[in-house]
Amino acid sequence: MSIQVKGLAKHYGQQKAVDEISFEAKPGKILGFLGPNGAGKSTTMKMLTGYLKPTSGTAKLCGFDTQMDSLEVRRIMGYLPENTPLYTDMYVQEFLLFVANTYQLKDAALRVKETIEKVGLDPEQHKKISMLSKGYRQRVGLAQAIIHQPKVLILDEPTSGLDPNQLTDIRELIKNLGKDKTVILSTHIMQEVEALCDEVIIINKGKIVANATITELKNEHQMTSLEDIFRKLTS
Ligand SMILES: Nc1ncnc2c1ncn2[C@@H]1O[C@H](COP(=O)(O)OP(=O)(O)OP(=O)(O)O)[C@@H](O)[C@H]1O
Repeated sequence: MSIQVKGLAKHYGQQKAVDEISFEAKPGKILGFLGPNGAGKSTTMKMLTGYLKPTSGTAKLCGFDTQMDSLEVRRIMGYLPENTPLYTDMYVQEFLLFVANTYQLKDAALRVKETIEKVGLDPEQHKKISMLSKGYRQRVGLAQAIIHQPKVLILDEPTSGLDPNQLTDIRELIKNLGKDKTVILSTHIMQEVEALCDEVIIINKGKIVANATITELKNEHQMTSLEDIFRKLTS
């Protein structure tokens, strides 16, 4: 298993933002992480990356504990946060070279070039990040998440705000990345889940209310629409 989560919880004062969740994810699969606003998706993802300390429980990526082995975790994991914080005063190439160097990658310049091609940033690569459209900024965010060829990819709403053309391109890219990595992605778009995800976790008020393949969910609830299942489980 490349993601192993056991009894993971995060409390903010009295509020249980994430309430003792456990799940696993396998390599070569894309896991959809769904839930209504405020359900605890981003909080869980931040704990998976090691950026946020859990109140209790553990999360391991490829056997490395996100709190105890944070350096190893950062090396094997790529993360696209919800509102990708980017150094907007930097140029695209300059920023990606900076990221490549922080990972001490051999052939950093070559990795930058290959990653720019992979995420389709070629036409915008000479621009400053502040000049880019939302979709292209999102591509820079994805580029920084994959430049070090991580085994585990954590994507928080990777396609939010993209136009239909960009959406198709980025989904295709994520699908390809999912072939040899473990990808966990959060989204509110059920179509996206159907198009991309092998398995789905639905979280509501900090607790997991479903963890299954899409087919299993549809069979179990005798419903063909994932939206209907989502509403049934979360309202
Ligand atoms: N730093 C914080 N301090 C206090 N409460 C917080 C903090 N961060 C998150 N929360 C609360 O924890 C709960 C879960 O938030 P989280 O951002 O994980 O939800 P989400 O499922 O990602 O939502 P969305 O779909 O709207 O992005 C929310 O009620 C939120 O207000």
